[in-house]
Amino acid sequence: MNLTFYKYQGTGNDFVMIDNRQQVFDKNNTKHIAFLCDRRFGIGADGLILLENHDTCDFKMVYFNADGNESSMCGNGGRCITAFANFLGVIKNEATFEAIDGLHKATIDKGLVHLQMQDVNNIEQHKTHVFMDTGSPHHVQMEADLSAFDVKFFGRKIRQGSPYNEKGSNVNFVSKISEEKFGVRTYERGVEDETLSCGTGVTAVALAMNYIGETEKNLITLQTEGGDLQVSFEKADKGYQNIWLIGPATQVFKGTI
Ligand SMILES: N[C@@H](CCC[C@H](N)C(=O)O)C(=O)O
Repeated sequence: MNLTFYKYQGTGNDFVMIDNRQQVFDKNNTKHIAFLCDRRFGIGADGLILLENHDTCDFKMVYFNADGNESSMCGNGGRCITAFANFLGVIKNEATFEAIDGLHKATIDKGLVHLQMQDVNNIEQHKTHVFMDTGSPHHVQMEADLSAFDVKFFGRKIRQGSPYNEKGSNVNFVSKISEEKFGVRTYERGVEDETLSCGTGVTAVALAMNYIGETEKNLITLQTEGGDLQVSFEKADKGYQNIWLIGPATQVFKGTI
């Protein structure tokens, strides 16, 4: 049977999107999901997302990395599925949906999707980097010159090394452009490569830059290889709350496979 899919991208982080409200998709077939995400033999994407029915929320998001495994939260994917739900008529301009890390609110305003992220209460500051979980685990490390930096080589080394080991972490390299703007390049676990943008990654970068005193601002622009995202937040007792990831989310094409 042919499978209908949609392709979405949010600042170049791209996803195969499937309307699974009728439970048509086999979630346990890791090889098939990896095939659909393969850029040479399949459709090609950084991940695959299912939109499913939910008893009390507008919808449920199920996220798989390009390697075919279900993974933790995807921020750009959360913005893209909100645009997809709007396209399907499941929501108007506001949504509450469930993802693997809990409930998320989202709004669509002037072509941008605003996605509320979970509060962050545990931030580890180390000599060379900051580590936190923004729905997915993120290592944040400053580098002076991002343009010449080998993100794939060093990202993979950090992702596979101690203390992350087999479970791994996403790895973000950051350079300061100004008090309100930082450049970011991310190596993504489960894609095992640099992606053009990572939503939970830029969220971690914005919070980390505030946490270590690189900025006093609470609305920060993150310049990724795929375009600009914004993150706003409030300081809380132990960390940060009312965290929003803001940026475009675009349908690229529809197909059957
Ligand atoms: N691209 C995502 C992050 C997806 C999850 C990540 N690869 C992991 O397995 O931790 C984003 O936009 O947040």
